[in-house]
Amino acid sequence: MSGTSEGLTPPEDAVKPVRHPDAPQPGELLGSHYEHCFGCGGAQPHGLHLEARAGEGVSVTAEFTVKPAHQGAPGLAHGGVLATALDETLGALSWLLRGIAVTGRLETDYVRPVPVDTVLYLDAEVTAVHKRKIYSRATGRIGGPNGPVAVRAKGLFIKVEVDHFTRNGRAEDIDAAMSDPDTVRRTRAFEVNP
Ligand SMILES: CCCCCCCC/C=C\CCCCCCCC(=O)SCCNC(=O)CCNC(=O)[C@H](O)C(C)(C)COP(=O)(O)OP(=O)(O)OC[C@H]1O[C@@H](n2cnc3c(N)ncnc32)[C@H](O)[C@@H]1OP(=O)(O)O
Repeated sequence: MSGTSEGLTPPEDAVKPVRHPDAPQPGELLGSHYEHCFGCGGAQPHGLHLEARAGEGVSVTAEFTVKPAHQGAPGLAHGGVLATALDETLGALSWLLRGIAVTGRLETDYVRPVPVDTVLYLDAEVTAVHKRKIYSRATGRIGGPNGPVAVRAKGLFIKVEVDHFTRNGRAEDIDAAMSDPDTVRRTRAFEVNP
């Protein structure tokens, strides 16, 4: 069973998403936006270490290998971890639009159990944009990029300014990210138009 709850259907006057002219090329690895991100950061020992690549249009693909630390039931991925993988993949679409957005709503369908050691092959695209609202969908497959669907999600992301993070984040983490001597990393963590 699957469906779409209120808030995930674009209004009539929503527009098609536009790929930013400076978006990464199709196939380009996007890299982590923040090393401590639970979804994609390299500095999170139990994080998902999800790797996303730019696709055509406003789309991305990503891979995530389920590790023993990601279990819910014995030998199976935790549903919240799978939702994180979908959320992170949808979040990576920001690189194609080159604007910052946060998840407002995320609806997940769990279609098949996902065992530990499985590679989850994800793809996501923006389907519509209405003012600050970005409508998107993602699919996670197992056994290969064209394998059976295990999870699906619809997302509503909301565009925000960089002060969303500086006003709301824990001060010590904001300070640490701001004072990172690696300018590329610093910019990635806080860019207004990544
Ligand atoms: C994460 C670090 C990123 C660093 C940046 C580096 C660059 C990034 C590059 C690439 C990788 C990115 C990877 C990210 C990781 C995955 C994403 C996450 O997990 S993000 C964390 C979870 N999400 C939150 O913590 C949001 C918490 N919520 C809020 O802060 C607010 O509620 C917010 C900003 C979402 C909206 O608040 P308002 O006051 O600014 O705006 P209002 O007026 O309430 O909403 C605007 C429109 O959106 C609709 N809306 C808002 N929330 C909705 C909802 N839940 N359902 C339906 N509609 C909703 C409203 O009805 C309104 O629509 P109408 O303009 O009137 O048509």
